[in-house]
Amino acid sequence: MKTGGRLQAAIEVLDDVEARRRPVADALKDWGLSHRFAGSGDRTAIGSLVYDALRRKASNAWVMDTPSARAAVLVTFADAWGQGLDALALALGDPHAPAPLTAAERARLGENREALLADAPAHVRADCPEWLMPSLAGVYGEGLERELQALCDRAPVDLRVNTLMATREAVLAELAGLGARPTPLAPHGLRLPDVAPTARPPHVPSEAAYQEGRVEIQDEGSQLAALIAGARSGENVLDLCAGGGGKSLAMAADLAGRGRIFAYDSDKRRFGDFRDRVRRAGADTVELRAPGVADSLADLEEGMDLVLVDAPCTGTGTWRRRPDAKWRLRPNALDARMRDQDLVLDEAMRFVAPHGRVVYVTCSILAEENEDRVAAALERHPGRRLADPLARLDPATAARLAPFVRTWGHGTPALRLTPAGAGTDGFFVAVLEADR
Ligand SMILES: C[S@@+](CC[C@H](N)C(=O)[O-])C[C@H]1O[C@@H](n2cnc3c(N)ncnc32)[C@H](O)[C@@H]1O
Repeated sequence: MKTGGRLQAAIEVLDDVEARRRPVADALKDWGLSHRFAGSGDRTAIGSLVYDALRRKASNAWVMDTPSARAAVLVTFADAWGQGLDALALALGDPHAPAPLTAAERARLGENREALLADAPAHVRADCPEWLMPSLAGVYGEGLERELQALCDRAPVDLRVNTLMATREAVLAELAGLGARPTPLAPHGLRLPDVAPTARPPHVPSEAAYQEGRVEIQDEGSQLAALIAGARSGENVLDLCAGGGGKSLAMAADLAGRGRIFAYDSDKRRFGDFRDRVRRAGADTVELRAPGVADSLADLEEGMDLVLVDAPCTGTGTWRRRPDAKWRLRPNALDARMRDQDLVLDEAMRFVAPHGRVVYVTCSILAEENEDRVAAALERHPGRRLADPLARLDPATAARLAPFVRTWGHGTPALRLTPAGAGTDGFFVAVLEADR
């Protein structure tokens, strides 16, 4: 396909996402099925255009003076992708391209984006749903716009080296061809370099290091959350919201073959290919427990050294990867997640041993899902208090993370990671230990 055809396809996918309020991934998949002639390069380019257009949906609409999918795609190509007005006008002459530029479009695209946005409301400049602004301002204050801008950027590809099988140095050498570098914060992480907007990112699952279990794809923030949980050899661990098992696998590396990780999820479809990944990673300590007719966790009551609650949440910290979710989020969904979070925290208390710890994690940046849920849990469970989230880390990692520990209320500490501050997805981690 020529560039013009890709631009037209991106407009069609965005229109579909908007009209049917469906996830981008589904709309892209459908488009691919009905356009089998499109190659993988076409699909990547169309997907990138769609995601990048959505990242800055509100400011794009302001700049172009219309919320249309066409306007969003044109400004993304000319401006965010740095291709310019002339290249855009040329591409619009391709076969199957959208209609040529109107005079009004030309005028808007010719203006300075920053100047056009100078009078825009804060939520438009920050590309954030308006209803979330007061809550986020309470968390980030003066730094709010910077935080939200960083959530509009593309996320890097991060890998976690599986220390059951390899060292970071060995995998670094193995993946030198991809330009992998150590992640700045997580001790077992690697980060692939950013690619140009028009380029295809490397396909990690084709690498032997991935197929043979030496690396997993995992955001650095997620790696750090699992590390803070501090699983140690010989411990019994319940990963109560295990989903696809990203954190179970990371904790299995920390157990180094001794102990047990019981990985549970109330929706067993969320396991996906978890069993294959356990096998590939040589993570023999991981045991999947699916919900069944009987209580499949009954034998674990009060026996866990660690219960990890990687709670269901709005995912506001992952907007870099799922910009469509940002615009779909509604207040009733936030309320429902808060109820889920209270429930799952109470559930965790059933399994933790009297001396054990519950580690609460979300990939949300909202206080309602983080500090507020932990404060409410501490009220319901007075035998628990918050512990230093860095206590179980090696001193070098703890020192790197110290700037991200925030205290609130009566000096109670928790870790908050964000793209602007830490270069990771947004994560919140709190450790609830027994109040001795
Ligand atoms: C944030 S995701 C987990 C991601 C996963 N831990 C990882 O690292 O890849 C949250 C998961 O919690 C599950 N969940 C929701 N409510 C639950 C409950 N009451 N008990 C157990 N799991 C629950 C959801 O099905 C979802 O898979």
